[in-house]
Amino acid sequence: MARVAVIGAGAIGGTLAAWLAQDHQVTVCARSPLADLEIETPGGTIRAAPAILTDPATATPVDWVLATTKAYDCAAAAAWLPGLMDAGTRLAVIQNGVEQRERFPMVPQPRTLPVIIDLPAERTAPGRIVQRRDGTIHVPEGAIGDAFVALFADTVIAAQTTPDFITAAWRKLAINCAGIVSAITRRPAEVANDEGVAEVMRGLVRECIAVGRAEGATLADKLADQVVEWTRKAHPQSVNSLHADFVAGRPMELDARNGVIVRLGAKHGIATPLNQACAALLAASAV
Ligand SMILES: NC(=O)C1=CN([C@@H]2O[C@H](COP(=O)(O)OP(=O)(O)OC[C@H]3O[C@@H](n4cnc5c(N)ncnc54)[C@H](OP(=O)(O)O)[C@@H]3O)[C@@H](O)[C@H]2O)C=CC1
Ligand SMILES: CC(C)(CO)C(=O)C(=O)O
Repeated sequence: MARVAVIGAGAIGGTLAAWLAQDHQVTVCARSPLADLEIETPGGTIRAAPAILTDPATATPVDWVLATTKAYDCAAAAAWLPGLMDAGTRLAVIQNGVEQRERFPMVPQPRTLPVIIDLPAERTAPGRIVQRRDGTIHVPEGAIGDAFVALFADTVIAAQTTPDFITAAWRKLAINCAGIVSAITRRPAEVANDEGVAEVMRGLVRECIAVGRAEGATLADKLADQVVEWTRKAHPQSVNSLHADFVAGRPMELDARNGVIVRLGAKHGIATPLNQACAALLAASAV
C-alpha cells in the first residue's frame, strides 16, 4: 500500500483519488473543501473517504504526489510540495499538454514523471464526478514509470509505460487542440458531427501534426481524421475540460492546448494560423 497525495480534487484528481483509495492510503489536497468522493463510472458508482487537507502547512511526506490541477494553477499547487515531499517522494504531473516537467521546475527531473491521461470526466459538485470511460494512462518507460503503473493495477484505468512518450503526448495534444471547437460553439462532443466543424478540427490537428513532428513525435497524417472519428464516438454530451472551464468562467488552458502549438510552431518556422485564430477568438469571448 503506497501513500499517495493528490493535489486537486477536480474531475481528474477526484476520479484518480477515488480509484486509488480502494487500495492505497490517499490524501486529497484541495483548494475548496469537500466531504468525500463519489464517482459515477461506466461500471457503477465508486465511493471513497480519503483524508482531505485544505492547508499546505498540514501536509506530511508521502511516496507519491499526483499534481492534477489545471496547468495554469501549478504555481499555487507547488505550495503543497515542501510538506508532501521528502527525499524519496516522486511527483507525477497528470495534465494535458507537452510541457508537464517544465511546470514544476523546483522538483528534480529524475523524480518528476509526466503523465498523459485520456479519461473524460466532469465534476458536477464538490467531490461528485462523472467518469465517462474507463480511460488510459501513458508514462515514459523506466523504473519510476513502472512504479507509477503499479499503483493502478487494481483499477479499471489502463496504465502503461511507453518507449515513445513524446509521441503519446503529441497524440493527446492533437485531441485536445481540436477540442477547442466545443468551447467556441458551447457544444459538447456531438459538435464533431457537424461537417463544417469537423473540417476545422482536422485543420487544427494538421498544424499540431506538423509541429509535433518537428519536435520529434511520430504522427501519421490520418490522425486528423481519427480525432474527428474518436470525438464522434465519445458520449455525445461529454464536455471536455477546456469547455468546462469556459462555461464556468474559469481561466482556460489555452496556452497548454493551442498556444503551445503556435509557440513551438514559430520556433520551427511552421505556420499555425488556425490554432492562433481559435485561441484568440475564444480568449476574446471569455472577457
Ligand atoms: N476533465 C477531463 O476529462 C480531463 C482533464 N485532463 C487534464 O487534467 C488536468 C486537470 O483537469 P480537471 O481535473 O478537468 O480540472 P478541474 O478544474 O476539474 O480540477 C482542478 C482542481 O484543482 C484544484 N486546485 C487548483 N489550485 C489548487 C491548489 N493550489 N491546491 C489544491 N487544489 C487546487 C481546483 O480547485 P477548486 O475545486 O477550488 O476549483 C480543482 O478542484 C488538466 O491539465 C486537464 O487538461 C486530462 C484528461 C481529461
Ligand atoms: C479529450 C479529453 C476529454 C479526454 O481525456 C480531455 O483530455 C479533456 O477533457 O481535457
